[in-house]
Amino acid sequence: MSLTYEGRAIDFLGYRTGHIDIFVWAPGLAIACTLLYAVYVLLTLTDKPKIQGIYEIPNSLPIVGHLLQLGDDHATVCEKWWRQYKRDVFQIRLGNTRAVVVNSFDACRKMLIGNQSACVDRPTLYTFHGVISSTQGFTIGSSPWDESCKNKRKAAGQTLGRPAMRSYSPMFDLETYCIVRDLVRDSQDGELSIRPYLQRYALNTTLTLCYGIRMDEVYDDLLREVLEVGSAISLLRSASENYQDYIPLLRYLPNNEKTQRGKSLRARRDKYLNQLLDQVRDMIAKGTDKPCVAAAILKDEETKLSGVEVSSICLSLVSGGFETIPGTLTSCIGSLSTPEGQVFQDRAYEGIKRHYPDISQAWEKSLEVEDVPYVNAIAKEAARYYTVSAMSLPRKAHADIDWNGATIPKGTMILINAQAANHEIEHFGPDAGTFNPERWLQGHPPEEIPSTGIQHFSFGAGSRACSGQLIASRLLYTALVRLLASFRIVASESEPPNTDYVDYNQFKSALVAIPRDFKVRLVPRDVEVTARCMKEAEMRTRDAYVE
Ligand code: HEM
Repeated sequence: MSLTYEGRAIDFLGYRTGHIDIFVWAPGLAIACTLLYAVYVLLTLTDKPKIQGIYEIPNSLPIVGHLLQLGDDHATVCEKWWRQYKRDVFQIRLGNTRAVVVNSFDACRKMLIGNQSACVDRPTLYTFHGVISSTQGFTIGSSPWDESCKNKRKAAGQTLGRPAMRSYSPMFDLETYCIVRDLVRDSQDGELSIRPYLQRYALNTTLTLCYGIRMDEVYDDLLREVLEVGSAISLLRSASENYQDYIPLLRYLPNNEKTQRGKSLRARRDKYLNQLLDQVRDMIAKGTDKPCVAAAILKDEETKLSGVEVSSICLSLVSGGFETIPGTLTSCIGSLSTPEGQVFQDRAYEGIKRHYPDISQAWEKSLEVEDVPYVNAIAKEAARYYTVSAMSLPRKAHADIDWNGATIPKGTMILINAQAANHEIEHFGPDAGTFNPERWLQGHPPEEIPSTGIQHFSFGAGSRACSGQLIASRLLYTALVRLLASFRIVASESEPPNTDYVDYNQFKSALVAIPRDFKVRLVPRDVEVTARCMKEAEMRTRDAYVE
């Protein structure tokens, strides 16, 4: 090998090796440089060019961009970058995708509320949209903003809206009664893990709404299959678990494990969703169907929804609640079971008794109104503190967005760091990183501080905010009233809860947090009163059972 000097070739020891014409090597060198540059450009190419005027996090690599630096826990890393580079909004590269990350409370509010219609869209991902959703359609939360999405949101809005909620009392009654019933039975044997009971609660609620079907056993096979497949699919939506969405080359690898896994999960999901829908068709034919989304839509000939859209709405409701509700409630109970949390429990119990001296009234009224301030404060704090969907659901710019003079072009991915906004000291004060329901209360006896504007970002905000927010609040409230009125919940000494708002989550890469396992001891508040409340609920809900 040789270099050249004054038109002569020289080897590495500096000896001249003969004349080389400049016209021979110069074009070769130019081609090599151009090729190298082209390869570099190709490997750093993004769907949208770098946005002028918005800070880009340094040290991104060819092909992967910032994916490796982001690791599993995108919310925490982005929060750190916000503080380190002193920019609450910045741009990053997820492989070939450019994304704008919004971190502070004010910036999240400005993006989601101030630019409602400009960020109404959602991005599509190769594995989730191309492979997994090819049969049942996109869930509402993953649908791009089009006519079909609007129709689905409208149909879901009717099911999840305030007027419809009034007819759900028997369902809330039954499901929360079943939690207490089974906890009373199972806690006789000592400490227990509360999450499975809350998973059944959330899943039965949405299955009842969608199909008029519920499962009575906490470890029912179908129930566990729905939960297992749902969680596995949610993992495949995460950027850190699924690089092929952002690095297209990976899709063409032989034995593509992610695509195969996506297909197998899709088949398992199709099986149970079709089974549920067939059950509804069967019940309609026999005239035994219960009021539910699927039956209403299947029977309504005026509907503009296609078969895939019906499945997609049901899927949206089932997947909207099955991890978020148990995640929030389980971790909330973890915090309440600690020595500091027990003080909150006692105050909540006093608050319930102050409003309802007869506890069975508290049980019954919890189905209609959320009027015990202390319980509302616990539910709100649980949603804020344990931001179960730490990076919310990704958005996409539907139009150009003017961001302090910079233009975020239409089509750019927008990521909302709800975890960072929800724990911002500048907004929530120095105890932002502490679980403290009393931040939402004032006076003696405590009343809720009247809420103005966005309280936290756990349900998102604006045009694509959580459609299930009302029902989620009722689910959290009713369960909390009945649990706190029945038991004093005490953390296990050998398997205590992890109450760190980041580390409580055992799968940081998942779209929705899965709390680490822990156990609690349940000390009955008043055995006779609870037995009476359960008896009354059992009488009320006897007819609501659907086997
Ligand atoms: C504690 C419980 C829940 C939490 C923390 C939660 C959180 C969220 C978040 C962060 C979003 C994205 C919002 C945005 O982009 O601004 C969302 C969307 C959504 N959620 Fe929830 N959710 C919960 C319960 C539920 C329930 C029970 C249902 C249905 C029964 C539901 C149905 C939906 C739907 C359909 C969307 C998609 C909205 C759209 O894209 O237009 N959620 N949720």
